[in-house]
Amino acid sequence: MVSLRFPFLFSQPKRPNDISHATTSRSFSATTVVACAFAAGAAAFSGIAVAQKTTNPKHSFLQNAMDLLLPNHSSLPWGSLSLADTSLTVVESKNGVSFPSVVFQSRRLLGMGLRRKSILGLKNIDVYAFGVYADDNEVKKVLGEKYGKLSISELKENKEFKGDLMGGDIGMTVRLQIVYGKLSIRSVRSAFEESVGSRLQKFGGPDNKELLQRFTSQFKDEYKIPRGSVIELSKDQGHVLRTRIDGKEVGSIQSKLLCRSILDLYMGEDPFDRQAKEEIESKLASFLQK
Ligand SMILES: CCCCCCCCCCCC(=O)O
Repeated sequence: MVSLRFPFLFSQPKRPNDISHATTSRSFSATTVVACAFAAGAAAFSGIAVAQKTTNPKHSFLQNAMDLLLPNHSSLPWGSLSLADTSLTVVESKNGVSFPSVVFQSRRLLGMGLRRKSILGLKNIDVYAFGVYADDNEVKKVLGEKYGKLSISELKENKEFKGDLMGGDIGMTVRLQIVYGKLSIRSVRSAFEESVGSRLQKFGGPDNKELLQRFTSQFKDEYKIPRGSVIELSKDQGHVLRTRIDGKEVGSIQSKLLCRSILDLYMGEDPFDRQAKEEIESKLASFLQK
């Protein structure tokens, strides 16, 4: 269950790297002010104070109000919406982390999840919350012809579609927001070594040590990763994986295999968060319905 966040009370401080955040802000500011006023009034009137994360969000009265006032909002995953006066963010339900609804001008939030990791097999810690983004126009351009006639449920059963989503030349971003407070850059490197390494092996065989090393060596000792840090892994045109830490680009590598391996962690057969993967797939399939 997630709480419905009302304007001004719960918006998070803006991070300087949220370029896209600011872009979103501009385009939504006028409507969000109206929507917030309407939504607050509607909730008070109807006694609805809490919105539950549901697969059919249209059951919510507030959601209906949002449908009227922000016609495009249904493209957002229904965590909880924080409609601050200057930005539109979505709150990840398990850890309360805010994600911008759009990054890099055109990449829309598909779904959010949580990465848990066990330490020495003793206890599980929440390491980071993540959001996965894609450019809906690129999804349509690359996959529309092949899959445009299939329904969402057909697409969700279609393995080839999933492979094409991860392997196609479609702009996507995975945004990791660190929630664990004691993370060293060494542990980030070794976690990537393990997770990305296993995927490189799965899709590309054993001869990809150098590629893995190029990727992990981007996370240099000098970088600090306190709680709240943001690591962005963006797949740009031509299968270029661009890595940013708190908005600063730390490297880029052109490799279809590496891009595919990164996406597989969040959308593949054995994802870190299965519920997030479902959300992501549904949203991607919905892009092809229009
Ligand atoms: C103490 C646990 C340290 C885990 C650090 C994970 C940091 C980012 C790694 C991203 C890839 C992954 O989740 O495996």
